Amino acid sequence: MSSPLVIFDLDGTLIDTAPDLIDSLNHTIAPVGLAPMTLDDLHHLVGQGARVMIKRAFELRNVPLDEADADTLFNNFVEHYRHNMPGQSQPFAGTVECLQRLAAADMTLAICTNKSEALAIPLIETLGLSDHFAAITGGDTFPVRKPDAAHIFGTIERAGGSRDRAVMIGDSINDILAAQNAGIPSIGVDFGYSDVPIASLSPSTVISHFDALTDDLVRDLLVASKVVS
Ligand SMILES: O=C(O)COP(=O)(O)O
Ligand SMILES: [Mg+2]
Repeated sequence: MSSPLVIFDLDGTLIDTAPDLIDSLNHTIAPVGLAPMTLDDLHHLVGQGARVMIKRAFELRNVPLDEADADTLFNNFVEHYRHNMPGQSQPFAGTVECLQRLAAADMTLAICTNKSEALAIPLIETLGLSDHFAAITGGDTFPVRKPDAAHIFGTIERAGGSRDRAVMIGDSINDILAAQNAGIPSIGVDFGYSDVPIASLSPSTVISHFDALTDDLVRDLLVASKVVS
């Protein structure tokens, strides 16, 4: 039997990236005259990667954006974000200890993010966290992304895990829906960037700190999901 696989979302779950996302977004939209976005705004913009984040920023300000301009702005965002990496981004409290604890309990770890691969992989690398993960998949790794179950299934396959021994942990509707679509248990964190209370999305459980993410909790969720299904 393969070891349990714990799949983490990135933005707003493993890493507090909000200051840098806002910084790069504002750098990107300032030249076209859009007023700066705040942390509050970000909660409505983030979740489907940078391209969608930029589009949603224009929608929020009721300003039209054509596809060609969207491409240019996306490229500008990526360049600024990559160049400033890791910026102020850092793991949430207790993250590293949690990764070490789960690994010591013979669990495999992976990241399934809607951030593009070209941003997610170097960010995890510059933060010195790459060695913890058997796989890192982004919003553009497969033809579909969260909340599509195939993003989770692809991540499980790359990490060498199995579908009936995997748990997803995340901060947003995309994570919880993706887990539900994939038929695996989910852990919602309430310290991320969701624009609705995470509990309202009906994850299997909610945690408020990584200290609560123990190997016992993962095993309990896996057992409970078999009893229910
Ligand atoms: O960058 C985004 O928009 C979402 O990224 P996440 O899936 O890691 O939360
Ligand atoms: Mg997230």
